[in-house]
Amino acid sequence: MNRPIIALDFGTMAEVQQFLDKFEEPLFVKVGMELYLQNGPNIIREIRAMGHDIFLDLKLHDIPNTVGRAMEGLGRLDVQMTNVHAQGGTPMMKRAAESFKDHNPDGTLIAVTQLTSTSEEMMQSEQKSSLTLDESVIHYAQLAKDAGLDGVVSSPLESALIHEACGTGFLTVTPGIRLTEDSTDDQSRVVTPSKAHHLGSDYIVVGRPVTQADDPVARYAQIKEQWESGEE
Ligand SMILES: O=C(O)c1cc(=O)[nH]c(=O)n1[C@@H]1O[C@H](COP(=O)(O)O)[C@@H](O)[C@H]1O
Repeated sequence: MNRPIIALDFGTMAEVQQFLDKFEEPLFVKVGMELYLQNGPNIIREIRAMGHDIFLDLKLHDIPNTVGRAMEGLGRLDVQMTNVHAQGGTPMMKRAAESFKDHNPDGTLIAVTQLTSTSEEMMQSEQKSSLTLDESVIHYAQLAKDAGLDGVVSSPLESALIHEACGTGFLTVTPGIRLTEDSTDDQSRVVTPSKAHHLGSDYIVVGRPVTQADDPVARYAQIKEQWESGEE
């Protein structure tokens, strides 16, 4: 079972250091826009030097040439996983995959399908899509697979459908994890760690439930246990 990925949504290295110092084991952490854009690539080197694996989550979405060139830079960083937006299109994803894998052949490149903050109602009214949310996620997952990517980001609610459409080897990396499904924040498609296990997610991504807990180490252990066992 893959370790839960912890989203280090902090603004400074001091906060990251204070958080990571609490843990005795090497973690799989996610560095997103908040941390990377305020601290630059050095943050990656510092976290790698502490022994942690990194998902660099910058969700690139631009014309193919721009994303391809940016991915060359990200490919040179020592990260284990990174991502683009599938909505950037097939030529963009193909260029991203070529550029990233040229420099980091063992790295994992995934594409965001529909953000977990997007509800079906919002997708249909704002994106003017006539598809259901499941259909849209599967559509983008198939495009990402055909473009040569390793997997997608979605809610665990779509993991089984993605595996059915794209094969079990195609990775489902799933945020929107909460200890209870009645949580009311900016996430729309929310699932518990044990339900994500049963829905067949390959990875879960968890931020605030761990980073804002009174005891982050105990909360991480609780989430890891529920994720691995499938029990509440
Ligand atoms: O690509 C992502 O990681 C991502 C995609 C998505 O659809 N939804 C989503 O929440 N994320 C990220 O996953 C993390 C979830 O954090 P929490 O909502 O605090 O658990 C955040 O860092 C988001 O940027």
